[in-house]
Amino acid sequence: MAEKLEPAAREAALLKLNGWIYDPQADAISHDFKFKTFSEAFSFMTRVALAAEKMDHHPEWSNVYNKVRITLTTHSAGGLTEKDTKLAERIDRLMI
Ligand SMILES: C[C@H](O)[C@H](O)[C@H]1CNC2=NC(N)=NC(=O)C2=N1
Repeated sequence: MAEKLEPAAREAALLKLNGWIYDPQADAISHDFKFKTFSEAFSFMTRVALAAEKMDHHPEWSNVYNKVRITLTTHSAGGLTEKDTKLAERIDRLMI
């Protein structure tokens, strides 16, 4: 089972990510994405869903028209783990 990241490991991982914000209360990272249209937002969500399923690690998220908010935390560990930072890296690459 994935272990919660220690502060030093978390900070190192956050440096490699693009625009993800750490929430200490939730021990989770979040990112607000904005697209031109609903179609672009939903297409992005589809790509994230397929990546998440492949990694067997799933986002908490919401969508309002052209905006997508993604929060990553590991439910089984009760906080942020390497699984979250790996999925965040994958999501960052989907944005390129
Ligand atoms: C059986 C399966 O591996 C687990 O239910 C996975 C699926 N996806 C998951 N996603 C997240 N974010 N946290 C989990 O603990 C988790 N557990």
